Amino acid sequence: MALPEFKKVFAHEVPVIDLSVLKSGDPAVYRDIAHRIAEASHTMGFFYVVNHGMPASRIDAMFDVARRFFALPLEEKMAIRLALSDKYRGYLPFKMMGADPSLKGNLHEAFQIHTELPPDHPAVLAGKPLHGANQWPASLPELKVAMLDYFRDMSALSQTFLRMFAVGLDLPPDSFTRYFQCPMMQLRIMHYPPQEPTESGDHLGTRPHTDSGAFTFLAQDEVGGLEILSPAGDWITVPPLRGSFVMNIGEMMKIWTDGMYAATPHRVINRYGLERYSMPFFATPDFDAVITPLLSNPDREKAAEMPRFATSVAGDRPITCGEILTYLYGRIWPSTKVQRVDA
Ligand SMILES: O=C(O)CCC(=O)C(=O)O
Ligand SMILES: [Fe+2]
Repeated sequence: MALPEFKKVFAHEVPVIDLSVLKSGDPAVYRDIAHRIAEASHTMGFFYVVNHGMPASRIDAMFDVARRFFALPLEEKMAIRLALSDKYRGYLPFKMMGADPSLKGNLHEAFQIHTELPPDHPAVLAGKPLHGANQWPASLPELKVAMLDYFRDMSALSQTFLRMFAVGLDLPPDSFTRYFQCPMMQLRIMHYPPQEPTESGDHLGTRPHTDSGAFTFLAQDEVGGLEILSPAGDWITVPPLRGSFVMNIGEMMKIWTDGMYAATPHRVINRYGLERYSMPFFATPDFDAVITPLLSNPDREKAAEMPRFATSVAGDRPITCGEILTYLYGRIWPSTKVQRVDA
């Protein structure tokens, strides 16, 4: 019995996009960066971004408050658990399952928020699924302040990237931003205890999956544990690079680009003997956005060869973001209706 095989790589084997050059304001430089992002999104579906404008000290401060949250007594975390919310917001305990019995429980605990909407927001008044307020821990008010600030700034950075993703495909710059008017953005903080090499590998920190939204910005601490399925078919590490975001393409961007951008499978195995913390921000469009190809990929068959996971979306008919999310969230996460802990 052993954990699954993997291949250790150096940080530079995953493309690094440095945004500091955008300060010049030169349109040619902007187009060049957009095309490099497009290239990385096409070949790997994963890349690091550095000098993105979010100071490393702010990311460190987020990890600090995240550690304090996970160190709270279990009863306090359970008082705001996902199973009390019909909007998939709150605390997710270890190995907690949704409705899909074929999945294995993950060896992480998490806390997650979506866009915070007041009770008098039109979408909330209309009873629109997944729209509303977040749950917050009573004894750690700093968490709410820090996460909402970070959420706002990451939403702004997402707009910058939406435009670059469009320009990189030679599409009009607002081709994606128009789907992000009241978007279903999500921010999670996650905690992964270390795993022994002799474990069976039945349960992993995060089981193999693809992300469902448009794209993800991941901040990871210095421990490591993220692994991605390389184009050559190896599970390779994505080592921590302080102050960077690891960015990856999700299912919705894959559909928009007709598979031109790769929604690359990834997983987390904390093989490193220390507690690991990470913080993904999922840039996800409006609930009613129809997700359908905006261009035609000449290499569509190749894109279809990637292995499929519970999170894969067929993309063979027009489907809304809300349909994708409600179907997926119901299978992977507990709700007021379904609560189950894996053995
Ligand atoms: O914790 C990580 O590094 C990645 C988490 C992840 O892939 C996810 O939540 O979708
Ligand atoms: Fe992911």
